[in-house]
Amino acid sequence: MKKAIQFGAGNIGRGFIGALLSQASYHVVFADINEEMINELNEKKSYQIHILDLEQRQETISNVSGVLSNGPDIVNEVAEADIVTTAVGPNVLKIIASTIAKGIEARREAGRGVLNIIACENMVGGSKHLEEQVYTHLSEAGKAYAEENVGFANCSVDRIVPPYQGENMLDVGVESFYEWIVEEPSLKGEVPQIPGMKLTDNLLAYVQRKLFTLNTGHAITAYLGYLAGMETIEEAINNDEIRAVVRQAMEESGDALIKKHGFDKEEHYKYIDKIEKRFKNPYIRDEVIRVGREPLRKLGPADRLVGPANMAIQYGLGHVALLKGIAAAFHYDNPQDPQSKELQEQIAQNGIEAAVSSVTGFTDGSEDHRIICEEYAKTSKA
Ligand SMILES: NC(=O)C1=CN([C@@H]2O[C@H](COP(=O)(O)OP(=O)(O)OC[C@H]3O[C@@H](n4cnc5c(N)ncnc54)[C@H](O)[C@@H]3O)[C@@H](O)[C@H]2O)C=CC1
Ligand SMILES: O=P(O)(O)OC[C@H]1O[C@](O)(CO)[C@@H](O)[C@@H]1O
Repeated sequence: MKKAIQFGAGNIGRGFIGALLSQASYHVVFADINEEMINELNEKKSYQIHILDLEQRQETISNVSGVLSNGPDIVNEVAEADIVTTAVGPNVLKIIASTIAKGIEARREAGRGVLNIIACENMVGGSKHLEEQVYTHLSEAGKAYAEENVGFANCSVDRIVPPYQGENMLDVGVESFYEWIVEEPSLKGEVPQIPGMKLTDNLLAYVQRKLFTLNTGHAITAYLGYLAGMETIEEAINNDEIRAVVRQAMEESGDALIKKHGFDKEEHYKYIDKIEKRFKNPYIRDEVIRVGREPLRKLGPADRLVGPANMAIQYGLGHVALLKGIAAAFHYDNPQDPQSKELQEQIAQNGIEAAVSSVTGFTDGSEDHRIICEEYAKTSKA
C-alpha cells in the first residue's frame, strides 16, 4: 500500500488533506508534535469527519496512524513515503525542513525513487519556500539527488475547518466545499492519483484568486467583527455594515485579479457570492479570533490584505474597502495571540503611523498610508 506522511494532524490535516489521501487508498501517517493526538491516532486508527452544512453527513477516515514529528521514527517514515504533505502553518515549515532533509538523505542512501512534497498552507509559494528551507540542510549529494527525485509542488488549499468539539478528539467538523489545486509541472514522476486533487499549470492565478478573495474577505470579516465585539464569523457577516465593507473589499480585490489573470468577471463575481454564502454557514461555529490569528503574517506584503491592495494600486483600481480592512487589523488586540501582542506593542511604542509603514510597507506621506491611519483613528473596539 502507498504511504503518505501528513505533517500536521490539525484541522486541515485531519479534516481535508489527510482525509483525501486516505480516501485515495494511501496509508496516512500523521506527523505532529501533539503527543496526545499521535497516541490517539495509533490507538483508534480511524476518525469521523462531520460535514456541517445544509446537507449533514459523516465520513469515516481509516487506515491512519501517527508519529511524533520530533521523535526518532519520523526520518524513516519520510524515507519510505510516496508523498509528503504539510498543514502546519507557514511559520512551522522551517522547523520541519531539517527532518524532511534527513528523510531525503535516507532515501538517497537507500536508493529510493521519486517523492513529491506539497505544502498545504495559506500562502503563495508554500512548497517552494519549504524547498529552499530543506535545501539548506542537504549535503551536496543530497541536493543532487533531490533535484532529480524530489518534487516540491505549490498548491492552493480551500476548505473552512474550524476547531470541533466531538466525542472523540480525532473527529473533525468541516464545511462540504473543498478545493485543492496543485501545480502539475513541479511534480516528479508519475502524477499521484488523488480524487479531489485538481492539477493546473497556472497555479499563481488560483492561489491568488483564493488567498485574495476567500482569505481577504474572511480576515476583514474577522477584524471588523472583533472591533464590533462579535464572537463569530457568522454573526459578523450578517451585520449589514460589515457585510458591505467585506463585499466591496472582495470586489476590489476581484477587479484587480480579473485584470491580472484574465478571469471572466461574471464567473468571478459568482465565486465571490459563493464565498459570502460559505461565511454565512450557520452549521459551523468559526470564531473571529481564529480567522484573525497572527495579524502580522496576514498584514504581510504578499498576504490577503496588503497583497490585493497593492495589486489594485498597480492597475489604478479602487481599494478603499481593502484599506478599511487593513486599518481594522491594526485594532486586533488579542493578548492570547503573540503576533497581536507584538503589533499592539509596536503601536504603543512608535505610534500608528510608524506601525503602518513598518508592517504594511505603505510609506508615511502616501495617500494609502493616510487613509489607513484615518480609518484607524475613526474606529475603536466596542
Ligand atoms: N483550518 C482551515 O480552515 C484552513 C487552514 N489552512 C492552512 O492550513 C495550515 C494549518 O492550519 P490548521 O489545520 O487550521 O491549524 P491547526 O492549528 O489546527 O493545525 C496545525 C497542526 O500543526 C501541528 N504542528 C505544529 N508544529 C509542528 C511541527 N513542528 N511538526 C508537526 N506538526 C506541528 C500542530 O500541533 C497542529 O496539530 C495553515 O497554514 C492554515 O493557514 C488552509 C485552509 C483552510
Ligand atoms: O489559516 P490562516 O491563514 O491563519 O487564516 C485563517 C483562514 O484560513 C482558513 O482557515 C481557510 O482558508 C479560513 O478559514 C481563514 O480565512
